[in-house]
Amino acid sequence: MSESDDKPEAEAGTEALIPDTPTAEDYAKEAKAQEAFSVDADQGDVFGDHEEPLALFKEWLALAKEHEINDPNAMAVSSVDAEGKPDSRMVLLKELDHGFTFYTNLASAKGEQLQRNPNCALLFHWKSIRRQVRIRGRAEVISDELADAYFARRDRGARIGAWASQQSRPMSGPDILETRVADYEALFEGKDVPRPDWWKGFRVIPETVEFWVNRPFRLHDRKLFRQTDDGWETEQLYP
Ligand SMILES: Cc1cc2nc3c(=O)[nH]c(=O)nc-3n(C[C@H](O)[C@H](O)[C@H](O)COP(=O)(O)O)c2cc1C
Ligand SMILES: Cc1ncc(COP(=O)(O)O)c(CN)c1O
Repeated sequence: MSESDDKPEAEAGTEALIPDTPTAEDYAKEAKAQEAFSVDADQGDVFGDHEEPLALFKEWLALAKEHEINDPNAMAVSSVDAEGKPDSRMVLLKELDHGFTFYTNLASAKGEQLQRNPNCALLFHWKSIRRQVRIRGRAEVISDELADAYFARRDRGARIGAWASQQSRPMSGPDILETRVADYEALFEGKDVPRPDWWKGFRVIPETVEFWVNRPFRLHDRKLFRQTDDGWETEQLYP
């Protein structure tokens, strides 16, 4: 019996959808097809000697921007609800200073969860360069000034959309969103569209940042930065 015969019978139809674990031949083939990013040796020194994680993050984001087909700044944000149950969704990173800022509706599920419990995690996964960055930390609501400045840069359509969408709440009918968009277009006709009070940003202040790069046979490289009273300490982790 060959090893692959040991596989439990797949749920009907899923076998064609979910790729099998790679063999040595698969890695060799991939190394050819995807030269730069298939193995760590090809990627060179991916961690550098940064003393804090944000500089390294910027390098990786710049590389992702060159290679991703869209939204290199997309990240999952995980929060917990009032019962302590985790919840995740994608958002777009919009500012990078001493934290990671994204914009959203404060009355959305994530908005309420993060205001109740700021402990959260962010996750970037860039398929094109086979890298992952995990961030754990605490979210703070950004200032009105910062939120105003970003809101003003958004297209008028997106600013109207922010007023029209009661993000995460049930919609009572199929045309209700279009109707609300039309109502707000009429309301703001000929005027600037101000930022709604509840449309703001969260800045996630990192406590740990882990950088991960793919290697063959799942022998990946991981480097963890941990914030301490005296700055950042680092360690390598088993894959
Ligand atoms: C790639 C991507 C980027 C997104 N960016 C944002 C964002 O920056 N802000 C936001 O409020 N929702 C964004 N969304 C929508 C959220 O994933 C989510 O559907 C919405 O915010 C409601 O989430 P909640 O009910 O957990 O609050 C994005 C979705 C995707 C797939
Ligand atoms: C609902 C929502 N709000 C905000 C954003 C942030 O991006 P932008 O400001 O570019 O619209 C997104 C991006 N997908 C979004 O879907």
